[in-house]
Amino acid sequence: MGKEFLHIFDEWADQYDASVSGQDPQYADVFFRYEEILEAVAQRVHGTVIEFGPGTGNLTKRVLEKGVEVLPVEPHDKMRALFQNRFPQLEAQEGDLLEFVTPEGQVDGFISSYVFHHLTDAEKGEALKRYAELLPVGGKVVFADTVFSSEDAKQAQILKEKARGYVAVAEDLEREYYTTIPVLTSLFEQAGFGVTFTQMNDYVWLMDATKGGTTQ
Ligand SMILES: C[S@@+](CC[C@H](N)C(=O)[O-])C[C@H]1O[C@@H](n2cnc3c(N)ncnc32)[C@H](O)[C@@H]1O
Repeated sequence: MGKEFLHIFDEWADQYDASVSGQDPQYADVFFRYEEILEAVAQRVHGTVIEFGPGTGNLTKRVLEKGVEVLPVEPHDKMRALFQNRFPQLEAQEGDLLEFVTPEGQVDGFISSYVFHHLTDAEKGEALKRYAELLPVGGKVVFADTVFSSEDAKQAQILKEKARGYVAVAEDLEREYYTTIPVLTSLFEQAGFGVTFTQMNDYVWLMDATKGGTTQ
């Protein structure tokens, strides 16, 4: 589920790493401070984590460098092939944010970057409850993704992108399920997490959630 936008990666997969390095002007603000964003996720997890939508594996690389075990879940065939080519020692599972096979051992966290917006808000809530069931108390969900402080802020960003002719980004914001901090806070809390949000650029916020923790 949440796979209705997968076809976008048929074309994008081969150019994806050029986009994240800022070579696509329309997405330069989205990927501004990309490496710092990945590092911020990697610094917040330990043990064994499930990573959703690793794509070409840039976050995976950072997390592996911290000595964390990564169990990748990637639904897109081409992305999974690119990932597998880069990390032949890992086995990327064909699954998604909602449907994935759980390992037998303990999972200490769930991570992703630029992925969670593929779920509707209702699906996000469902997914967070599933993660909470699988985590020990203190277990983490650390996601980096485009989030807005409010619906008004989102609409203002869409208008800004249209005004400067960045139609692809504006259409992306209107098409996919980019949500707001108040909505996400409520979904995390309903699933039993405390969560903090840290803004990383004009688009991306870091969500750092702890099972049984307190929202700040
Ligand atoms: C924008 S890319 C992000 C790749 C990588 N995480 C990064 O930070 O560069 C989104 C990735 O999520 C995957 N994806 C799309 N829908 C998904 C879903 N429902 N569940 C898990 N992954 C999904 C795509 O195939 C793609 O690899």
